[in-house]
Amino acid sequence: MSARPAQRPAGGARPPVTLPGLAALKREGRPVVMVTAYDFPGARAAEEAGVDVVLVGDSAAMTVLGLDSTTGVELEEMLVLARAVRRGLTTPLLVADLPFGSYEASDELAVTSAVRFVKEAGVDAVKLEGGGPVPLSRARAVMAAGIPVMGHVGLTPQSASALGGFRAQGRDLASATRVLGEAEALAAAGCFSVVLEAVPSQLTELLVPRLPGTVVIGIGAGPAVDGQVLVLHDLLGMREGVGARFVQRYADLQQAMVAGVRAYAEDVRERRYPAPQHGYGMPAEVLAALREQLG
Ligand SMILES: Nc1nc(=O)c2c([nH]1)NC[C@@H]1CN(c3ccc(C(=O)N[C@@H](CCC(=O)O)C(=O)O)cc3)CN21
Ligand SMILES: CC(C)C(=O)C(=O)O
Repeated sequence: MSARPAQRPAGGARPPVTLPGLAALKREGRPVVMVTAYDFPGARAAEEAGVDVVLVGDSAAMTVLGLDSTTGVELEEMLVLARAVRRGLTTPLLVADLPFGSYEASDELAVTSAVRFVKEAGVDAVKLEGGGPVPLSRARAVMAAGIPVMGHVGLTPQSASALGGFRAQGRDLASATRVLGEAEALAAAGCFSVVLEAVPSQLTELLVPRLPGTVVIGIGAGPAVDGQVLVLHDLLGMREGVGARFVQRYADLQQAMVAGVRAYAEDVRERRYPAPQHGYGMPAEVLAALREQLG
């Protein structure tokens, strides 16, 4: 059950983004643009806007499922979202998060979960959190199965409880050393890319030159990265509140959605909707026959 459409893009279309293509962007010093998406319209927006990488993030737990952390989203739910996103994309590289609980217990479980994303949702790569011994082993196992892995260090939301909440990492020597070591280990293990989340910009400046062959994608990591990622609902303002300090809003869709639904509600209550053009008609003779039948 593949979710990926078989057809190639039409002539003249942008070629699909590949791992070598991303590596080339880094070498050429051209910033990689990454955004999350969780459904078909989000994917279409990312496709048409020309982004390079789309992430079906486990932030879906919060943005689309309304949970207060990322740990509650199920693998099956992530697969539903990833399939919908896949159907909307032809060009960007598609990455899916291995959700909490789908890879920690064993290398075998990590491979099984990653393979499901490839077979059932047609993703190009998976992302998993952490760079300690356990996530490193899982990343190696998934890569050994032929599935590219994107690492994720710094603020790793699946372990927010252990980190003391959604807090920036790498601000003291021990934490900075850990972030550096984990990123280097993931790069050495062969991750094509690493997400660096909520760390001091100065740490990023020290870290990125040490990862010459790995595409470092920042979120709240400052400008000295190879690319940036933001959560779609944050950048579009499709949420209540602004969010983390690294969020920049480019639209206010939540307000636009409320305004649209409110206008609809008023039209229904004032009997302005539906108007004649929204209705269906029937032939006069059918209507006459129906009236007669009813007496
Ligand atoms: N919608 C959304 N956007 C995200 O970027 C995101 C999620 N959800 N869910 C998973 C994680 C959680 N993230 C977060 C959430 C909150 C802060 C935050 O508010 N941080 C504060 C405190 C920083 C500190 O104490 O060090 C901030 O001011 O940025 C940061 C990252 C990033 N990820
Ligand atoms: C914020 C990005 C990097 C993420 O991991 C997610 O959306 O889940």
